[in-house]
Amino acid sequence: MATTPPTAPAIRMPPTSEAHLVLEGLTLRYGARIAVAPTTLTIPRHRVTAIIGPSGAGKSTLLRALNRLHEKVPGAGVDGRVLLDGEDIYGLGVDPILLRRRVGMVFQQPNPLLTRSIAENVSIGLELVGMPRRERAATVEWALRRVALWDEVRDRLDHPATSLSGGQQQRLCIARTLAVRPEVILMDEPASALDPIATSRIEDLIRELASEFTVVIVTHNMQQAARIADYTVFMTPNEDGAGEVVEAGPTEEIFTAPHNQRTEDYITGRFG
Ligand SMILES: Nc1ncnc2c1ncn2[C@@H]1O[C@H](COP(=O)(O)OP(=O)(O)OP(=O)(O)O)[C@@H](O)[C@H]1O
Repeated sequence: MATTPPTAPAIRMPPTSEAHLVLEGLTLRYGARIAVAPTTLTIPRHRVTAIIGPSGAGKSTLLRALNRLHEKVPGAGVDGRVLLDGEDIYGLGVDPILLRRRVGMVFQQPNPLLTRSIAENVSIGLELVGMPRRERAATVEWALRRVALWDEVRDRLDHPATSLSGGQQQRLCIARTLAVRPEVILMDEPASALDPIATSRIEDLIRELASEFTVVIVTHNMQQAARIADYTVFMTPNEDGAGEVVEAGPTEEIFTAPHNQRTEDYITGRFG
């Protein structure tokens, strides 16, 4: 039963003291067009937070702003702040390359390096930071075990990454992200290109990762959000076409007792 007017955002995220990331008036543009209206939100540490909403709601744009990938689009603009453990990632002197090691990203399509072996795909980030070869091998094994791929590939680490199935390639890409020991992992529809069995393995993995990492995932799949996310953020375009957060809070509440009429309409399939 909706208890707030359709226009009032209903935000019930944990307090700043439990947050890993804090968005303060984060506003994102492509040229003159606002893609994400001012957004203030906490992202809790070592939890899975899902961002759901219809196409064009600004979900991916918001996600990509959390490790400064948004600014790579020519003409893209950012206002407001994103605090990572209290430090503004858009502050003067913050190196986006170093930031992206702390806040890693997994994309919709598995994107292994096609000319590199399985092991090299995991160790590429470690090579770039100058880690010695022996240490790299140990980290490759750790990361592949972490994504439950080690037993499947331990005898063919030098084979091309393209010899793996789509689901295995996506777990490999997650291992590559983990290898540089990020704190936060951003995932943009990480299972949407996969079959149901591979999807289920990725979902299990995401739940496991939350014991050690903060995970923020964009998904079109509401059942997936309900299965894996501790918190859910619902975004939708406003009357000007800019995406805005309508409601955010514990996943169970969002799906069983939303406070905002627009959330209820979306999760019951009345729009979107
Ligand atoms: N590179 C870009 N240049 C210009 N406009 C863009 C760009 N990427 C996205 N947009 C626009 O920004 C708005 C939000 O897009 P975004 O991809 O963030 O939404 P989304 O909620 O993730 O959508 P979907 O679920 O379809 O992926 C859309 O109107 C989109 O057309």
